Amino acid sequence: MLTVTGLTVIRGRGRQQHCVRLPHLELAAGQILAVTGQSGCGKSTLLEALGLLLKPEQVEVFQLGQPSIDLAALQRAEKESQLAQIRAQHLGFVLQSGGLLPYLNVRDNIQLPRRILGLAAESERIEQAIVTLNLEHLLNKRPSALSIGERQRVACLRAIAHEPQLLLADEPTAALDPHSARRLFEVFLDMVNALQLSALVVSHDWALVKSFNLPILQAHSEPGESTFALV
Ligand SMILES: Nc1ncnc2c1ncn2[C@@H]1O[C@H](COP(=O)(O)OP(=O)(O)OP(=O)(O)O)[C@@H](O)[C@H]1O
Repeated sequence: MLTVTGLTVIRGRGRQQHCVRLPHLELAAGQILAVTGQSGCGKSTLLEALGLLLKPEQVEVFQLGQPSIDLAALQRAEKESQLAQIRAQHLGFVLQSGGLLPYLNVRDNIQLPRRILGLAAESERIEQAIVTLNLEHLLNKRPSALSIGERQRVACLRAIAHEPQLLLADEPTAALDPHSARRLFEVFLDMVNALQLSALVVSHDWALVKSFNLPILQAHSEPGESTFALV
């Protein structure tokens, strides 16, 4: 469960400044939203702000979970170590860069967030997702030995391995063929449903988003400013 009201994030300065606004968003547990908008409108910026990687200029309500954690209050009080702990425990990220650790093999990369949190490394759900995403034959390989699409599938699985409350995925299917992209969305939907997490997934793939009938958070852009709203 995620509730955000009156969020403003500012990127850059002067004439380069870009202001990203999210007037209101309520995302229930078990709900997945697609985030769309033209290049440069602030989709990654929005995800970074919701992922506690960027401090917003302003936010009235910013709550996560049930019972809810008041993230806005923690940000106002600059409780950085608590925010870092929440990020590690409750948030899962798929960044555009992938971000796998090069010196760990695929299995260790997937299990790392669980180990950091002291959870059992093995999980039946994750083993099932490894099969669905056709990653079994890659488990002992290092990321450098994988294709970009394979790395992306591993990064997606790692993002949900520790069963976060909120999944933030930035174009997770960009490097995938249509079949793999579908499988990945299916895994996300299964996980979102099984774990009752909330998810925001940036995607340019309209056909894919529509075929899963996902609600859409779209940016309306003007020069120097974008506002995100459900359509
Ligand atoms: N680190 C930064 N410092 C200053 N400005 C930035 C920074 N990162 C992004 N911006 C600017 O903020 C605006 C939003 O960028 P952002 O990357 O969030 O857009 P996006 O919608 O994710 O774009 P794309 O679809 O091309 O990935 C752009 O004008 C961009 O130039």
